[in-house]
Amino acid sequence: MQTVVGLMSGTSMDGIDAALVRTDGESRVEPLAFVTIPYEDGFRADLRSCLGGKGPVDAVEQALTDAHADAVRRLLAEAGMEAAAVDLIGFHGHTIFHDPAQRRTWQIGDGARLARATGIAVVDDFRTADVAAGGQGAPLVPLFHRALADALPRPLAVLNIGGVANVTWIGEGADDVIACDTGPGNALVDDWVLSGQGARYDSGGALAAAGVVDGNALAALIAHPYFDLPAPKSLDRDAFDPAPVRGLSVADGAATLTAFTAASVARIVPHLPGAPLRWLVCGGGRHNATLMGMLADRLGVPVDPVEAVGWNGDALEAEAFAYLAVRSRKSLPLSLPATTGVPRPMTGGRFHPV
Ligand SMILES: Nc1ncnc2c1ncn2[C@@H]1O[C@H](COP(=O)(O)OP(=O)(O)OP(=O)(O)O)[C@@H](O)[C@H]1O
Ligand SMILES: CC(=O)N[C@H]1[C@@H]2OC[C@@H](O2)[C@@H](O)[C@@H]1O[C@H](C)C(=O)O
Repeated sequence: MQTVVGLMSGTSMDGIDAALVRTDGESRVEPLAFVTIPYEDGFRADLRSCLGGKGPVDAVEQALTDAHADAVRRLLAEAGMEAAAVDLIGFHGHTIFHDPAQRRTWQIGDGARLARATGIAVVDDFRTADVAAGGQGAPLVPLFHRALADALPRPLAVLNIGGVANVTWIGEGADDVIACDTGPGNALVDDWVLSGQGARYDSGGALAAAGVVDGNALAALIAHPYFDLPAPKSLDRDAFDPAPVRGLSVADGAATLTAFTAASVARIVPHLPGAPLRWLVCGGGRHNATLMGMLADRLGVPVDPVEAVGWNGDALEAEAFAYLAVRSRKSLPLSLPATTGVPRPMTGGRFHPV
């Protein structure tokens, strides 16, 4: 067992999730501590300006790395642990571009700088090897979900609703794992309420609950060809054009975009080998009661936050990158043909010693 920090800067750009776990990178995972460090509004705007990867990123990358070093210090203070007691950091960085068809995925974040700043060895660049080999490079959490779900009834779906939404389907057999990005998570709704109300997100889904879903707009959104593709498949944050909701009231637009997320999750079910008995939901979207209600209506089986089985739905992604960092050091696969479409089980990550 190793003591490992996992760091995730998600597509929502809300901040850094930092988790401390003890894990063997295989079947054992013991969460020890977790903190979220929100980005300041100015930095969030800097990060947004990097999306697409077309402009200069060096200054933002350095600031992002230094913010992660600070997050590690705060996590260790919270846990009452010295850096010397930590074996490794798994550093996801921030995705500014992702297009597996071009075999390009780009997470900014400087692992060598983070190792120097913290005195802890770092694994970063988790997605490049998978994409270079022809995989989607995402999602990478499925093997971690499988390790956690070992004793739960199957088929089981674990759904992460962040900026983008992704699902892990876990079947009966040990290697029965299928994964993909299902479609939008919260990003479209976040952008909509930001421009309509200046709010960062639709808290609790209250705005969507006050609106009416526009059936024509929803039909136009869900007609996107992405939803006809089987898994594995992955998305960039801004893959969907919200043009169909333009002109709707803020509440109706929020209701329609929220229904779009729920409908896109339901569209994955026919592509799965068996309908899940239950959906466990992690990521910030589980706090949106309107979205959770729409999911339960469309999926027709229990839809629960992952806390129902004792997991921390805010921490899972960060914990996953701690787990994957250990797998990288052991040269174990981070992805499988059925999770990213990579031709063979694939390890990955780049090591930066202290
Ligand atoms: N109380 C809440 N009510 C409604 N939505 C919420 C609430 N809290 C968080 N969210 C949503 O969750 C989002 C953040 O989710 P999360 O932190 O899981 O995303 P992420 O990790 O950045 O994204 P990804 O998983 O795509 O990388 C917010 O942007 C917001 O839309
Ligand atoms: C390219 C990229 O960074 N993708 C993220 C994003 O956020 C959610 C979804 O899209 C998922 O595919 C992935 O993150 C999670 C942690 C993953 O790789 O499993």
